[in-house]
Amino acid sequence: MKKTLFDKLWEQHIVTGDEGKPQLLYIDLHLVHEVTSPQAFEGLRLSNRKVRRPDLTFATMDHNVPTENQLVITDMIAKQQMDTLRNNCQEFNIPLADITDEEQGIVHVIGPELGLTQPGKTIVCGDSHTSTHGAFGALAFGIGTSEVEHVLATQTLWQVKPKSMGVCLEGNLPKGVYAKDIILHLLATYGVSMGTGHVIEFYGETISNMSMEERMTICNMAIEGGAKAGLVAPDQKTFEYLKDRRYTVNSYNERLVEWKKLYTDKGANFDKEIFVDVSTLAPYVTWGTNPGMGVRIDEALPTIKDENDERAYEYMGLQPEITPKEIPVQHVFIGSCTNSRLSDLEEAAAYIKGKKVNSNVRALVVPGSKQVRNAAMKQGLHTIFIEAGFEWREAGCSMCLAMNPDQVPAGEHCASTSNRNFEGRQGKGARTHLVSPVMAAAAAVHGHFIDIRKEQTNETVTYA
Ligand SMILES: CC(C)[C@H](C(=O)O)[C@@H](O)C(=O)O
Ligand code: SF4
Repeated sequence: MKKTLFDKLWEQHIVTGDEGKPQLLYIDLHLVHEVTSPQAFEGLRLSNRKVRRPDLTFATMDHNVPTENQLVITDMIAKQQMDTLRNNCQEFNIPLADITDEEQGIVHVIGPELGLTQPGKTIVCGDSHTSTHGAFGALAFGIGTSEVEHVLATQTLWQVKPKSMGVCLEGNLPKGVYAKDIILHLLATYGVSMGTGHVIEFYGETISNMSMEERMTICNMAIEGGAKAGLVAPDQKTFEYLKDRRYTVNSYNERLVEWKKLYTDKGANFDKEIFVDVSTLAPYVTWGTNPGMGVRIDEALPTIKDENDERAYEYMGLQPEITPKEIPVQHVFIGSCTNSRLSDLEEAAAYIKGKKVNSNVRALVVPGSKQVRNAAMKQGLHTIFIEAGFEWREAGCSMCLAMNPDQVPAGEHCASTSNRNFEGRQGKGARTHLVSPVMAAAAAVHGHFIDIRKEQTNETVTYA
């Protein structure tokens, strides 16, 4: 029988159970962060249990880490969550990327970076954007805190097999249009429920041509389309990326043989399929309060169709029919597990070089991990950002969500490279607009959105 990549991943991990009913899956990697793990560890203690496979578990601190100076923690709840994670990791013998460690960063950035994320693995984390790791051909999805406890105790998880969906992307991305715009386009066109109950495999010429970073951006936001997980079949780029990473270096050759078997068979069927030609896409900007409320930069904001639209317009302080260029921007956030990798910072820096942040704008660049930060500084990217007027921060989730000091004040607009624009996401009353890193950088310079396709960017950039 012809099988999809998802079928193969699923079958390889069934411990017990029949199709159509909950099946027990073996979990190959459990990532842990400070926000969704405290009660899970507490549960273990109460039932006198150990962590079954500390060696398949890895923890980091990211959500409430302050990014101005990671060591100055003024929020007592944040401090308590971080201390608790540190103590739990010690007690249960779990490796931890602590704030003083070189490995620290956003969980979905460090997993791939360290080579923990690998094709063929089942990966879970108490975090919805675990879908990011699917870019490597891993079956990766977010779980709730009670499931975190179950995985800690047993290294397994009960799941009913979701359906499969294929998203075929063909064509070359036009200049100024990025992976972020593809996923914002999909959400704007097919809605935030397009993938509900499905695991989405992204494939096609466009995906093959993409870097691992771009694939991660797309899989990261598969969850915003309601999908259980996002997937890309591993290929030569995946294998190259994983070569010489800390957790692959000793077993690379043996694993490679297995990784090469991970693809959707020719003729295998998806339960649902979408085809998109990306060559006609434009940069996207979200105007509303879910990631599907987005428009092309050259399009006007839509008319009000229902109460949701009405409420979104009211919250965002915007009116239908205006263009995204008319939206004033007071904050810019380049960061988050969607777009805080080295290539994201390189692209934004190439645009920013020699320009200045608008006097009405406060702009932050927050690398996704210490490794990204160090690599960027080696290239002198921090100098480009700082000279332009950006704040150059330390690694963490930062302004992606209001769980740390980096917040957007009520009523103000933020051009953000993150993945969610829900009410209050970046602070009470904050107004979030999701965009690509270069669109965010351009908004920082102009104080409003512009069509970056029409502006000359530095073609040949030499970093300081
Ligand atoms: C805090 C955490 C549980 C949450 C998630 O699950 O995604 C956060 O990372 C987010 O992006 O909203
Ligand atoms: S960067 Fe944002 S989306 Fe990603 S894990 Fe952190 S809070 Fe969640």
